[in-house]
Amino acid sequence: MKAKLILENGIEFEGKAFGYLKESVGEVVFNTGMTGYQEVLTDPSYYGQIVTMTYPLIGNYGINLEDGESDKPKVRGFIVREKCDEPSNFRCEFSLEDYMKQNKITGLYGIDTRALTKILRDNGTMKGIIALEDMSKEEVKMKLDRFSNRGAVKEVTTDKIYKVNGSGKKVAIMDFGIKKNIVDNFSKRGCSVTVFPADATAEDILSIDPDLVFLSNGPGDPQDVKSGIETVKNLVGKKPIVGICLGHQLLALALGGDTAKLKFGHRGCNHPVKDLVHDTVHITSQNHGYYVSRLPEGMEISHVNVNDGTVEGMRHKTLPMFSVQFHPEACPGPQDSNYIFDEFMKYAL
Ligand SMILES: NC(=O)CC[C@H](N)C(=O)O
Repeated sequence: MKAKLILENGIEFEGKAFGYLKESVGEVVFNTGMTGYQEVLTDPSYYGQIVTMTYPLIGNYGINLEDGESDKPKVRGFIVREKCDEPSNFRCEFSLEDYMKQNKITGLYGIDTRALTKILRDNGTMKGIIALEDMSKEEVKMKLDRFSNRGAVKEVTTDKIYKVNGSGKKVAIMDFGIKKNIVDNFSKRGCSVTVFPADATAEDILSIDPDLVFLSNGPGDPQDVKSGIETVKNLVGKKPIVGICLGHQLLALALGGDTAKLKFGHRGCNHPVKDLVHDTVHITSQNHGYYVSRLPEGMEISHVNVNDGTVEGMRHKTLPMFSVQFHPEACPGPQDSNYIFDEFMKYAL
């Protein structure tokens, strides 16, 4: 079935629909990973986004039952150059297309994803529609104007508190759209983990007397997550706080720093980051559209992006607080930066 992607700036790409056949509106972003499409589809930080993969053939090893980063795919749409209908892998349970159909994810294939990526890179991230039928310019504008990703965190956070028992340090996680592998990394280190919904208050969190508070990744603009920022403010100085990605941005905002939007974001598995504390460089997995544009007072830069010089990590000079913008759980991606979880554990009481 014919379908097209219509971008906010009027450019159109005609290809074919796959997966679930329904019109879809979202923010169009590109990911440069060669593998890891299952983790991309299920990463809650992509909620509200139509993801286009720069690697030209996607789906080769299918989808399995273990590698999802959450219970189901969270992307708004998925665009590939070529989809593989005959996946081959001993862990494969479904083809990419069947999985997308079952989970109602709209796909578009057969377009020049490199040309699309160049447009996003030159003009910046923009909204778009995967359309299954022709529509007027006015209709496109109306649909794009109506789209907003404001309440994204509410859509992906847990609705109730849950625990993953362990015999070690007590970690309170604020779930803004957490990836399963982050919880697993704390569990692997023996932690007793309690996961709280995004709107938990500081009192809720302090009631379990945690040794460490962790602020998770999540979708959307950090400045929209008002209650999260408020809770973090009320935890500062009371408990050690660490965070990843959205969690890092929220920590910066809670302490009086600022965030801004990157032109086209960092999404992929090969982003070089320099650790200024250990004087090492790591290849990291990343997925973010915003960054910390002004460091809060008292914080110093611990990590920096080698490609564009943006802040990739910060730590407080006197208080136990440390956070990173990249993804040390590395799913998908290289495991160079997994040591960050050991660094986090050093902050636990
Ligand atoms: N992975 C994340 O936590 C992303 C954080 C935020 N939504 C951003 O795009 O910058």
